[in-house]
Amino acid sequence: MLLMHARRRVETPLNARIRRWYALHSFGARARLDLPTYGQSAVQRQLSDASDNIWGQTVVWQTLELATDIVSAAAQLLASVVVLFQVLVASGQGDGLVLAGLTLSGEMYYWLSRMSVFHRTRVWLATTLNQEYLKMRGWQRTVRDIGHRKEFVAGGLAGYATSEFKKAAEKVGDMDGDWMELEEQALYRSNHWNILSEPLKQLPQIYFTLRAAQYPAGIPVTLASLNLVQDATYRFAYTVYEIIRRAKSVGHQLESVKKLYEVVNIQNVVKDGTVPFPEDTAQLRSGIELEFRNVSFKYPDTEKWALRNISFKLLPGQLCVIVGANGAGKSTILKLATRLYDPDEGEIFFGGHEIRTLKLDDLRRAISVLFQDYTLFPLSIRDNIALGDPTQAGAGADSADRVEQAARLAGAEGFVAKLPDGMDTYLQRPVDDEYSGTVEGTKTFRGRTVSYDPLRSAAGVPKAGRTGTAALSGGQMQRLAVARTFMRSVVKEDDTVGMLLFDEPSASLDPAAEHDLFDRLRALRGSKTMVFSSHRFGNLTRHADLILYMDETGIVESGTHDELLRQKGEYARLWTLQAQAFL
Ligand SMILES: Nc1ncnc2c1ncn2[C@@H]1O[C@H](COP(=O)(O)OP(=O)(O)OP(=O)(O)O)[C@@H](O)[C@H]1O
Repeated sequence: MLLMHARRRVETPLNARIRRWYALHSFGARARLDLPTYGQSAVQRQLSDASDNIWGQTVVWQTLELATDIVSAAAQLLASVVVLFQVLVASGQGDGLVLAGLTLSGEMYYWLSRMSVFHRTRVWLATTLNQEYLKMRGWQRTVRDIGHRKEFVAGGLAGYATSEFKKAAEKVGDMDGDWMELEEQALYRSNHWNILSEPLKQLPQIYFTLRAAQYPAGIPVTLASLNLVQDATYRFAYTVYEIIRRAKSVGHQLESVKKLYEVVNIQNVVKDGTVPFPEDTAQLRSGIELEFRNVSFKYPDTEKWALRNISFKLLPGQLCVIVGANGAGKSTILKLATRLYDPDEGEIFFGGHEIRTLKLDDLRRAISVLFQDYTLFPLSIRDNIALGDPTQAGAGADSADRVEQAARLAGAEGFVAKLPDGMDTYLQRPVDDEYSGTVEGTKTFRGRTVSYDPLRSAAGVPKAGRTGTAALSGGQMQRLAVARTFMRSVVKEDDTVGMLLFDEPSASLDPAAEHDLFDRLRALRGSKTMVFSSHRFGNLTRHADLILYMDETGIVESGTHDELLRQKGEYARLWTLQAQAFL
């Protein structure tokens, strides 16, 4: 009792602290993982094994809880032993011992046979091979996950999905139990002692009746002591079982704690370097030299070369445009220049250093990059832009000014101002609102219609029918992403950035916005090295110091716009084609 009381008093605060510690620890452990490491299925499994919560409680807390449970179970066990000793041995009743033995055998058999199922199968795996079940669950997820909703609605999938789900559910029938249910069923089926355990439990009564019939005058033990013996014996057996089970459980819990530490120790595939960069920030004022020497690269777990034998050299402050067909490897060049991956063959030199020797933090600080498949985070627009300069994010009024400036220069100011919460609009609502059980629009018993609107406006929660997120167009989202990169290049004369990498920065922009963007970026020429990947010819390529024209075999033509036109190769052919389209 005391133990339980003490445990309850400390449970809530201790649990909260452990959870916070655990959440921070595992957040950090995840945050530090690089792209190829995070993509590994073994790492994903490790991460889910060490997930913060098991049924809402921390693993660490559960371990402590189990330890106290074992102590209290041991105390109970001691109490049962004392009672049994008093009734059976101290009173000198031989029949009592027989009764206790019979009761114990029945109970022990029940508990031990339950455990034996798991003993026989200590290493076990549970999976489902039922395709219909998988399909059913797959549809359920599709319809539940808000991330799929856009395509779901736009694709008019409601009718089709409903009939597919229904078909699959009918085929699965009653077999759609969850794991706990199946475990219980398997336990019952594989445990033939279930049939015998009830008669075994009745043995003491049978013995008592027979003895009473044999010696009606001298009933060996009173009915009261029979109950006492049975009760104490039952508790004794149960406690022994519980102790064994919980001791095993502690082992299992400790295993989970160990897994968290394993996550902390996962080695990144992309190893950090040791050389600081740059030695002198003045070095970056005119941009950074970049050279690829015979670089070949395959994405993890793929057989196909994404890049084969790529060589080029960019001098500080030069503007390079990579053009070519889909899948030629343009984005991959940018990913290798930022060391999201390392090449399988060849070398990359960054500012004259082999890129792998440089400290990763320094390298990434020296580059500002906008990927084609950029993501906007479930944060406010302001935070999304401010993140472009993590060193300054949230750094007061100066940062707020720069965020506004970046938004204006990227052409985002106009549409952001029209949003209900402006810069503070969330792009994705990170928290689900919870409502009480009373359904909106129904009548209360006083006849009033239930409405959550007053509560919503008091709490600043968006009105019904709105999702609480800003629905932005592709071009608008791209402008926000561009604004983010402007935080460290256009807006701030940042000496720490010497290279800008842009992967299709204008894909969703209209021609006027694209023109503005390129004008702005061209102004940085000479002070930053810039690499663009693009499908478009002309606007940027005409101004490039180096154009790399690629197909899936590698770089097939390189030079300036004029040089490539004179060569009359593929670049010249495609440029003429695109130019004619605008005539
Ligand atoms: N994450 C990835 N995993 C496996 N293969 C990939 C991955 N990303 C790209 N690839 C493959 O690498 C090759 C080069 O792709 P990359 O994205 O660099 O081409 P790209 O020239 O930028 O194409 P696009 O013009 O369509 O953007 C392609 O064959 C592509 O299928």
